[in-house]
Amino acid sequence: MRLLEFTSGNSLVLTKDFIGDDKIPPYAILSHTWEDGQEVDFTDVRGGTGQDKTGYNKILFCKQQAERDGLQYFWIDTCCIDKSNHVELQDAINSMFRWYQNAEKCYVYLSDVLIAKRKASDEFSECTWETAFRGSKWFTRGWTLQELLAPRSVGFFSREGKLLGNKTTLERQIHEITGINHLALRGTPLYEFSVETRLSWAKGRKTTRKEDRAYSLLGIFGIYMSLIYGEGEDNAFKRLQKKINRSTGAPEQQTLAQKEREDQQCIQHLRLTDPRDDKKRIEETKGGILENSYRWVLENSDFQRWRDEQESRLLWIKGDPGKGKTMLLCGIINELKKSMTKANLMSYFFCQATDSHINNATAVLRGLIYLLVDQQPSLISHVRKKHDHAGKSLFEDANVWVALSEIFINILQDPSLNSVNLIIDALDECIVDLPKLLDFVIRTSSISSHVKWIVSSRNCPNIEECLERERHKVRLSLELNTASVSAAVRFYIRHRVTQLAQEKNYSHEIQNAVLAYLSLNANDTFLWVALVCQNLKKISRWKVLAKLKVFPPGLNYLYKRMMQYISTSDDAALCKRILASIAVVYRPITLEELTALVEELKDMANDLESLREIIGLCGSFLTIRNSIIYFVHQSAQDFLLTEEFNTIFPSGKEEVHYVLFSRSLLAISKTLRRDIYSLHALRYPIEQVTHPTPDPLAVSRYSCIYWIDHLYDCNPRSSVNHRVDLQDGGAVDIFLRERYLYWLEALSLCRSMSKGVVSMAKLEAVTDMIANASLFDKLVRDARRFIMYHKWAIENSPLQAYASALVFSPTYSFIRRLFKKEDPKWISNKPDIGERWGTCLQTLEGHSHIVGSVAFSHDSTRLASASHDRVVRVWDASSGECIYTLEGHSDSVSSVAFSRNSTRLASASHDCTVRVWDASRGECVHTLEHLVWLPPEYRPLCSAVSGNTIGIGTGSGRVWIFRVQLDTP
Ligand SMILES: Nc1ncnc2c1ncn2[C@@H]1O[C@H](COP(=O)(O)OP(=O)(O)OP(=O)(O)O)[C@@H](O)[C@H]1O
Repeated sequence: MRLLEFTSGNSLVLTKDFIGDDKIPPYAILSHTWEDGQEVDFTDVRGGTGQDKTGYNKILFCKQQAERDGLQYFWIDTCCIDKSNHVELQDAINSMFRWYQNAEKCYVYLSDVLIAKRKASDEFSECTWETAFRGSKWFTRGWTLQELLAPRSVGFFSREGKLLGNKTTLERQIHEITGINHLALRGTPLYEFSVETRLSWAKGRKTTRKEDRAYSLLGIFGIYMSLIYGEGEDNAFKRLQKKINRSTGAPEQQTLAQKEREDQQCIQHLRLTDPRDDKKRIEETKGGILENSYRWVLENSDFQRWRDEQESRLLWIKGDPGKGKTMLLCGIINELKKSMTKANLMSYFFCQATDSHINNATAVLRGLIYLLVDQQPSLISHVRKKHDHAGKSLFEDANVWVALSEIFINILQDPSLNSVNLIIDALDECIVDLPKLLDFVIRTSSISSHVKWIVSSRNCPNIEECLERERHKVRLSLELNTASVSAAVRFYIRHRVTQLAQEKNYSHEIQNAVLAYLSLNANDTFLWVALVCQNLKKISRWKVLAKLKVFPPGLNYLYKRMMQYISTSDDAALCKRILASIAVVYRPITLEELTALVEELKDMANDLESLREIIGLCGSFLTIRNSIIYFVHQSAQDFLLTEEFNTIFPSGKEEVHYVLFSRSLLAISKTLRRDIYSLHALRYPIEQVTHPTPDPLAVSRYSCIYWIDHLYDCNPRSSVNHRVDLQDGGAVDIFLRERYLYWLEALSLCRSMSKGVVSMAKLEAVTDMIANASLFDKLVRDARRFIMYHKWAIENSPLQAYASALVFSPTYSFIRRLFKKEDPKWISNKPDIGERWGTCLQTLEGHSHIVGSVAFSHDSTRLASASHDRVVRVWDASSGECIYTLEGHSDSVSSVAFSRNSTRLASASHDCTVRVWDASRGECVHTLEHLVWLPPEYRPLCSAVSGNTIGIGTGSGRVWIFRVQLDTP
């Protein structure tokens, strides 16, 4: 290592090369960014040249600053290394981290940060350096990372050489700019940070030579490596990763690329939707966001309280339908983004009731975690901890909520996290597990002051009741901010009317009339304005003035008007049938699925364009997205189901269900056949099945899953007409006899076998209600036994419906006999199963060891099983689906029992603990650990629960009685 000094004659010279055990005198070191062609180099110093280069000023600065600090020597990378000597360069690069570490002082010279007043008159310009500091190129370069982290003392200087602050006084800003952990900036040894974290600090930094991106990290990982310029960035990183693995003991083959691939796979599995795309779609489909219609919120005192006060952690924005909550949240996200630094994170989610992908609590958590991980990749480690064991099923199995909430909490407690803003729109549209989600929001908003939530919803009493529990909440009601909302709506009206006027070439008179009418009648409701403008678009210019008055004020009046319009149109009957169908289906359906359900549309599966046109005729009640039909707004569906009930259900809702049932049955009777996806192999595993194109199930997928639900809801007991299908020779009888196995195969292909088991229970229930003791009854009962008994096999390999399911059914089984033609002919010796179904209804598969105890909940809806595999499983007793896997015991679980009101479940284990679980959430709420160590004969063998008392039988012959708070009030 050579140092620089100025001689008494003021010439710049290099010291001797300090090698081996040579004692190096105290020195200062410079950190800076290079300027092309203007740096003083090794040969300049040796030859006494370079004074005319701008880089010379940095040398002078360094000298003067070193003198001020009482240091004679200093080191600068541009001129202390002989770069023409490869051996020296290699040695220098591998030693540089240490040289920065050993320096008495490190001066960071920021050539792009000025502190001087631009004009003498400009008294505020002194304060402006911070913006330039935050934007300095120095923070974007590769080598400067180690120059920031290695030295103990780092001072930051402006171009004029003025001190701006040091690593301690500027810690907050540096952390925000670079995302580097505070502890790392304070000198915590770098090996204490994970490899991923350290790599994340280097992400996005640039170096002139590509390989240097890897070489500049050698010191940060404490690694020595030969330099091969020309090998390329990828190879340099591969070698670096190998070295890192060796130094951390990670397996050799675990290359960086492999880790990245695994991370990517985990992210792909986690991704259900990208909330950024949802936001974009919402803004686009709503015609773009208008800043002037949401910016009022930034001046709102409730919003400011949430933003500025540390203890205000939850902002709840509430308002009636169509008041602009969703767009307001889009606007808030945009604004928060503008003021965010690299160290802040923000994640958001838009719930939508009509889309099953994004209308449930687990989807919300998945979306929020996805965006957090995307912003800070090192957080993926929290997801991978679980994903590495479970794979994709982590996000699909019955325990997904438990797993996700645990991952989320770990993320929020990650020490590298600075402030996090979490935003959920439309809580009222989270249809599945809303209470769990609300509970989670409340719990996590008290985790730490750097976690802040914004949620929005309509004025719903159930949400109000839950959020009431949160003490640190701020409530922003749109109805209580009339002045701001009115002004926002007025701006929106002006904008939309100008647009309309341009598109339709309105005269001034028409434009003003529309403007006046909308302004007078909007009642602060954006949605009303949007719907009227949508309708006006369809009206010819010359009719506008006459038609304007037909749009009454108030959302419901407007919907009523739209309904009247439909009722008087030529296609009234068809439109009403479509609206009625869309209003009662159990999930949003595709255009193709609709053709199966509405008779008039039956030939239109290949003419989706015409179908779109027909949907367009249904007023503005419906909208199509990605070929799926939705209500334009939840309020539109609510309106039809209440105010216009008699119009769209003239013969009652049951009649519509009946039509949907009949059409569904017809559709599946026509389409279903053996091996519909041409899988051929009987053992073809379901996880490898993909939808073929064209998909033979595209039209009938909905019908296949829900036909029995529609039959059930049409209440066949009360209608003679509806009953005929449930008799010998009736439509259902024929279907079961001719298509039952094909239906089971299709259910498996639709990943809906559990649903099928529940549906068959429903079919048996309606058949029982009618009680005509016919052969049909027996067929239904047999078919139900068949699906229950063989669910697991068919669920995992759809074509097992024709192999193991048939072969392992009793010889007198109706289904076995009816489908004899499908029997695998190549099995000559069939197992002897007996003639009739035994008493075993179903086998629940999942435990990997002895099951020592099972217990029904007192309402018989659930069954719990405890096993030596250390877990308790909770099953849905009607479908046989595993709802929860309760993990936590560290030894065999010997027994389980439900509390009296079935809200709690107790499990006793050989690990000498009793755990109490919340039976509806699958979470451990209590662990009785005071049993200390016990010899095996004393350990719990079985348990029973009564009220708040648990009785435990032990191997020693004793029975213990515990009293705990079990039942929730
Ligand atoms: N800032 C805005 N810029 C542009 N359009 C807006 C804005 N605010 C509201 N709108 C319009 O108003 C309509 C209703 O707004 P939004 O969907 O946000 O209401 P909401 O309160 O979330 O309704 P709900 O609670 O019933 O779902 C939107 O479809 C959009 O057309």
